[in-house]
Amino acid sequence: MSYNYRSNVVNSEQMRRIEGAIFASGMPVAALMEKAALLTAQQLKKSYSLANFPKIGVIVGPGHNGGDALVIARELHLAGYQVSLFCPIAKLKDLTAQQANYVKHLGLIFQKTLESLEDCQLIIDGLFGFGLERTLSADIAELVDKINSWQKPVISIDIASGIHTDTGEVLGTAIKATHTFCLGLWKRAFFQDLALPYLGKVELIDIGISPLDLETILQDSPPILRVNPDLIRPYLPLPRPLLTHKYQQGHLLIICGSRRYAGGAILAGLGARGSGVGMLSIAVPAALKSLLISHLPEALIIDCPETATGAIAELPLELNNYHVLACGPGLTTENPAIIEQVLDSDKPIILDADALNILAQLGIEKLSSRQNKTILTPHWGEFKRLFPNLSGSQDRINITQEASQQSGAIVLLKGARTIIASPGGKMYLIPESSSALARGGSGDVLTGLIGGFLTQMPDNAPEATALAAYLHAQAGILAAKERTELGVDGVTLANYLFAALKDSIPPAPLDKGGADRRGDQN
Ligand SMILES: NC(=O)C1=CN([C@@H]2O[C@H](COP(=O)(O)OP(=O)(O)OC[C@H]3O[C@@H](n4cnc5c(N)ncnc54)[C@H](O)[C@@H]3O)[C@@H](O)[C@H]2O)[C@H](O)CC1
Ligand SMILES: [K+]
Repeated sequence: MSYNYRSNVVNSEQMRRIEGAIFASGMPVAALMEKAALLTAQQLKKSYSLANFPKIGVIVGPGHNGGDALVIARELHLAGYQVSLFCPIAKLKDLTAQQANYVKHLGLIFQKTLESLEDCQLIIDGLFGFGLERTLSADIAELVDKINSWQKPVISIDIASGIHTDTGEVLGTAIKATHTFCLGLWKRAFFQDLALPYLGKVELIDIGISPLDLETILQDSPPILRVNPDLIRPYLPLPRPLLTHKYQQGHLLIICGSRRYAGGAILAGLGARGSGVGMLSIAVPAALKSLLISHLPEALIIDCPETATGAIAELPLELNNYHVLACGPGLTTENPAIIEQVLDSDKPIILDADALNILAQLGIEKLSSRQNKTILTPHWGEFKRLFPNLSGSQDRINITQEASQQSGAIVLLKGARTIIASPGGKMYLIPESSSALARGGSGDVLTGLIGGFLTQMPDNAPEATALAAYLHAQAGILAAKERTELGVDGVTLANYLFAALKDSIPPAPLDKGGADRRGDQN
């Protein structure tokens, strides 16, 4: 995907090194703090008006996170807010102590007890940022729990205090922010499921870090990128060439379904439909043929011999005649031979659901002899079966990366924040989703969608996977907005894919593709 440095997601060590490079080149530490905090204060004033939030409490920590909080406190005071401060730690870093002196000079008061802040309408949490290095002590944890018990809006500066910046783990306890302003660059914790309940609404404060400083530090590590429309737009198979025909738009084969799980096959087909793939074939047990035709009249339905219980018994097909194979939804684990046949093909494959459960039985070493790309799309349960050695860790970014290295496959770990890792080390993180997608059938739609995009962009498999995951999440968000989180079944989700494509990845203003498409219609 095209390089957009604001999309980079960093760990605390990288952030510290980037900061170090900026300071070493002449930027004063206090100036960067001033810039970050002023920009944050501006955003705060926009979202939390003086009229509605006249009294604000600010919790000040010992490091530069506390320093940021003091600059913000100063600005809010100067803007007319009534600001109360509370600092539970006596020893402050020098710059933070200087900021504290100045706000005292302005007449702001450090309260003796946290309780003095209880009548504030809003709390700002500047206790710890990416410098948090150990579990909160009992007295600090007690303060954090007390703030949480107030059930007030809490704005965290950089990260909710108590959350580990990289793993997203809760170090004892953590502030339950309603809104977090992440400073400079996205940190890993913002994509770790564990941390999400503590971050609230998240917003990046762009403090104008130069690509120069960023590249110096990040050049040796493969990028970890937060997916956004600008990043994926160049990969969309749009506009279509004027003279294309259906086979040039790719031929996807989905191998799926059983008498027991017929719906998964339909949903995978509907997901593929959402990609606009040129040709779609679906191999199912013979008994499902007419059902599939009735739902997907555009697809070629291949009826396979079936076992006594209604699973596919064999695939009487030359698999290498297709551009991409997607396999798994609704399959059952009855017949590992099918998966062996799919693994033996020379084509890119996507394995999901029971295909993953069979692969877990066969062992991921089976993938090492593959000549072409493999994409694995496990949810947490499937992931644990595939990679039992990694399942002890809660750091989903790290273990997805590890799983990809171990298996040589692109691994997509599903979750509230879906994570995609490629064997080269490059990662894509999906920034938002909807809990409406926590529902049987959502994953089947995703498998078909990945298959459809990969068929159209086989040279960019990680990007095809990220594009599909992003669009799938956006469709869930859009559908939930209109129908509530209870109203997004798999068929509905698939029906929202086109609206999501139009809404969430609109053509860039000067996108020649957009202009061409309008021209074609006239
Ligand atoms: N990155 C940027 O562009 C900018 C970031 N800023 C802010 O600076 C903080 C990071 O500051 P730092 O001083 O390194 O760390 P913290 O403020 O997070 O706190 C470290 C401080 O706390 C002590 N400590 C660590 N863990 C504990 C604990 N469990 N209990 C008690 N004390 C603890 C540690 O010893 C340090 O003294 C970043 O998040 C941003 O908010 C800059 O302002 C400018 C731009
Ligand atoms: K904080």
